[in-house]
Amino acid sequence: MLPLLRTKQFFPPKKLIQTTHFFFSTNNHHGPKTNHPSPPPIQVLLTESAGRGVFATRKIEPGELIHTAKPIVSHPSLASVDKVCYFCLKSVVKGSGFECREALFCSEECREEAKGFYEVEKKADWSAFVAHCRIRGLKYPLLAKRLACMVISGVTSAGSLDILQPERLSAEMISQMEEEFGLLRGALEDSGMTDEQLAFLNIEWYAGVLARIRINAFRIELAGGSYEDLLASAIASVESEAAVGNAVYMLPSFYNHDCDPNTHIIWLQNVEARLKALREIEAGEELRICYIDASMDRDARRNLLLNGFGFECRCPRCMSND
Ligand SMILES: C[S@@+](CC[C@H](N)C(=O)[O-])C[C@H]1O[C@@H](n2cnc3c(N)ncnc32)[C@H](O)[C@@H]1O
Repeated sequence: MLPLLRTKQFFPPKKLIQTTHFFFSTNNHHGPKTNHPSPPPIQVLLTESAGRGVFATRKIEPGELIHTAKPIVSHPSLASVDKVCYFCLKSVVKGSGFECREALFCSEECREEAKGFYEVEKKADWSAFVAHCRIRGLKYPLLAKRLACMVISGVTSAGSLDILQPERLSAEMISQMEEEFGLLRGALEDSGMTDEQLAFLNIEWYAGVLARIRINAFRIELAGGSYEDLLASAIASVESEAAVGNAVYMLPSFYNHDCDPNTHIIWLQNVEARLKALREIEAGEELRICYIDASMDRDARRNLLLNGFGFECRCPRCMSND
């Protein structure tokens, strides 16, 4: 969804309260020429009214690629699972990828990268868990399932999402998760995993992971890099199947929402996210992306943000009644 571009805004530089360092890749070329890429021109600080946020450490030019980010965890949507790479979500023309018995990979490299979680995942029978998700239209449990397999294989820790903001879950929401949690744990137990391997996998872990995924997951729509990709994504958007999957990232999760954003997040051919400046951004200004379709009117935007994302938007555009 394209954000609605409006007049340029200036934000007063904020007092630096807390700085957090993260690992991510960057393609910006403003630093001295060394073998190491220069860090992106941003830092994570506390905002006045929206928790943590991302701030510019120097002036950023319109159109500048601020940084790229690889996901902590990602998963194709159930509708795309036989069309995109099981690891990087790149479109795969059938027969051209490295097709295994169950999963499709676009390259040997992706198959290698997926080895950790996939070795665990393919030992289990996921039919009941997947059917449960398919019938209820659930997409986030698939991310939790992949994360659980990653933890078991040792490629990530059980607390890898802990730093992200969680949604406040009601007792009713947690009890609704119990069935899918039981199917997830049951599939892994039946595949021969030991109690020791599954020690982290309890309902508290599952609910904590889901609470973070629900606030921080991005729906991945590929913009494509070729004419064929553009055509495929145009057809998919007409058929409302534009999303190829979902993913959770570390740094992009700290970007707050604005109905008149100065930054946008895009995906070209795969799950690697690209954060780009939509206009000139001053040093000290907060970088914000738009979580929704900014062309909607104020009431519609605010309702969607409250009911779909759980917060009352306090962006300058909403505050000015626009
Ligand atoms: C993806 S997180 C963004 C990072 C978050 N501020 C943090 O501290 O981790 C989304 C959450 O940030 C807050 N937020 C983001 N944009 C906001 C806005 N425009 N107005 C008020 N709160 C906002 C809400 O609490 C929302 O649930």
